[in-house]
Amino acid sequence: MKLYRAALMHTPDNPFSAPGALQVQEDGGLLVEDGQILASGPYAQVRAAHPRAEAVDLRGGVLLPGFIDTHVHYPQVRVLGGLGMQLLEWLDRNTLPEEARLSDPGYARAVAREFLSALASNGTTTALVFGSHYASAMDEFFSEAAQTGLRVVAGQVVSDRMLRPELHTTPERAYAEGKALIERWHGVGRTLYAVTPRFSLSASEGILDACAALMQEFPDVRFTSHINENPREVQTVRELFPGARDYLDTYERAGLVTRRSVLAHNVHPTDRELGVMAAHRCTAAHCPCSNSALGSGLFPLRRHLQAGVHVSLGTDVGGGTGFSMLKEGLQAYFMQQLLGAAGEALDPAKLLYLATRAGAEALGLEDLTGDFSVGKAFDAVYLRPPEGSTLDTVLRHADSPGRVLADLFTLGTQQDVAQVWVGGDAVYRRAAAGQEVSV
Ligand SMILES: O=c1[nH]c(=O)c2nc[nH]c2[nH]1
Ligand SMILES: [Zn+2]
Repeated sequence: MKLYRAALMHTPDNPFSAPGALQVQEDGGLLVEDGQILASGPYAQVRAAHPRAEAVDLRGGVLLPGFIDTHVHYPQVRVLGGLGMQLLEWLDRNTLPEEARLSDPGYARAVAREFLSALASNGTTTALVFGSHYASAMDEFFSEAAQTGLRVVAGQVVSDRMLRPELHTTPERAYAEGKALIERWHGVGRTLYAVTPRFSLSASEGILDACAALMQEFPDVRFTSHINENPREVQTVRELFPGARDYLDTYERAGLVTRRSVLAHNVHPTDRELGVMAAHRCTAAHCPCSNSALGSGLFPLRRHLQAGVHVSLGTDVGGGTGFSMLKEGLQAYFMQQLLGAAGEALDPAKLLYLATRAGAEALGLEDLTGDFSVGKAFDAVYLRPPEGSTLDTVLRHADSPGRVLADLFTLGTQQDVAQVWVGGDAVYRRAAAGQEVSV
């Protein structure tokens, strides 16, 4: 039994509907046994009740629930930084050539290691991962993920048109490979499966029907895809599906819009689409760095909230700009500011919720992770800036917990992630000062 002593912050309630949702213990204690939180509260109180628990002293930094990234592409870690293009050109020139390289399982394994290590070192403990087009690359990914201990919800990406021939499959093969992957990996350790057509532009009705067949056969797997990201993409989808009412309808008609669905982007939704997403309790994964880098547009968060659509946050590596959910939160804040009166003011509690608990809800994992309530898994990130860094200086002068949290989102980076746990297991620990290798 371990007793973690730290400044703790979390959002077990939704700050978009419950003001005062940010819960703070400036000198808090979390009692953890077998990876689960058994007690929480002021340190002195938890200590008095459990005098024999082994102490882990994390004073000097801030302990947050592990971040939950609800949209991130495993095959794209090496092609981050492809600036200067919009979505369809970026796919053709920057991204799909790299995705084709994952046909080689050795290459795929190396990329999977780089990807998973980047998640952990940025404090992400759970991720909804857009996979590779190759089933063999997914086997590599899932077996590497099992070794890291991270929670991953991931699936093979399927498409049958308009990408590159070597990335295309058929509905029959998509179904057969998906079924085999689900049977091999779904529910194994901390791994879950997500059925993943790339987007309706590259997925015929036959592919979407094959996805629907998998969703019906395996009622616990998740679903993810892209939607309404870029005006040229939206127009092309309209032409490819002349009978569909809108982009969402291409998924809806196949029965793919449900509580288990997470649709990335949704920068250009219609009111009808928002109403249907809310009615089916499907999530929009907002990816503000990607929307900025690819010039996709300003996400209408306020319209989503008013329609009752659940929203979570994703880095969208490699359309995005890295794995940091702190940076993603800050960019979400910027974009709402830029929307002026149409924007939703994102205070620090909302940013923390979007980066943690909202993701757990999107994935149906809110009873397991996303906050520090008793009974949850101990999934946590310990942020402690290096001494003398700007964040260190600013935190020393922060005059409230809300300001501490705002400072972490404003200035925090991967360098500030000191330790990360999933289910009580340490999955990352920063090298001690002075041990960095200099070049
Ligand atoms: O941001 C995105 N990244 C992708 O890889 C992709 N594929 C289809 N649509 C996409 N959007
Ligand atoms: Zn994406």
